Amino acid sequence: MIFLCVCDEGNMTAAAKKLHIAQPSVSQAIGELEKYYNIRLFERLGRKLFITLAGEKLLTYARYIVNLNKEAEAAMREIHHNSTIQIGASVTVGTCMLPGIILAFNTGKPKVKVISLVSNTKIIEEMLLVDQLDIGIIEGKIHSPEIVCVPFMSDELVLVSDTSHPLAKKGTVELSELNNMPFIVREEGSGTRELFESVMASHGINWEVAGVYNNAEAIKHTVAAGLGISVMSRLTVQKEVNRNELAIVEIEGMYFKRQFHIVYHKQKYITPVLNEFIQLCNDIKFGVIQ
Ligand SMILES: O=S([O-])[O-]
Repeated sequence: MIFLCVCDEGNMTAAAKKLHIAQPSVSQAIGELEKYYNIRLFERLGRKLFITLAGEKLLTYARYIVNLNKEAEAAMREIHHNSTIQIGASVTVGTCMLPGIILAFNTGKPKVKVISLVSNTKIIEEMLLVDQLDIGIIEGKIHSPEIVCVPFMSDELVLVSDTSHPLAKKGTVELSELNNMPFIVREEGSGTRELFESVMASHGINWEVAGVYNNAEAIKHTVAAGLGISVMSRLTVQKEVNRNELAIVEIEGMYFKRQFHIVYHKQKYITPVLNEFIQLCNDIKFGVIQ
């Protein structure tokens, strides 16, 4: 900058004035540059400065570097308003909440591109660890200490059956009635599956696998067809229950409570856009946005 300013102003005193520094500091800086390149950049004839051929050459590079720097600054500033955010959600969150969250987030941000992915908790965790996702909202447990988990909303799983199932007719069942029942379950790696298995095991209930599906829609159709029962998020089945296509069966003394979490790598750089997304999730959590 000092070299450029001396070239533009034509002398060191004017450059010092423009840069608000002392004139000896300007001559020292130019002297150091000449020492560094081991060549004269200016001839000092009388009280006048004349740029040398070497000085001209350096000036070309200096202007190029300064312009490149300005371009880089502008491009980096633009990124904050014109960026891509990659969001992963586990199946319940992805099915029931993510579309609304993305819609709310997109409002007023035409230059921010959101790419979303719905999969099970384990896969979301793996993708966060290798930076294939910026952030996730998940329903299962995170196992890596590298991932930060911020509580989001709470949820519960409920037992569902088809409406003419003997359990549905009873409305409430005892734990022992579930023994050896055929269940349609989510795949390994799913938070829903993990919670289901651990609660069933903690009550000593055996169950049989009637089907393993990686999405809630397929499970609901299979249960409605009477091919098994399942334990799923209340959020996922509420519509079908209201339409009398599925029944929720209460289980005495057994609860499947859980918490959704916002998750990201602990070393992830939280860009302003990412921060806005986290803020939006907080607003949803605290009911500021319904
Ligand atoms: O999609 S889940 O249940 O992690």
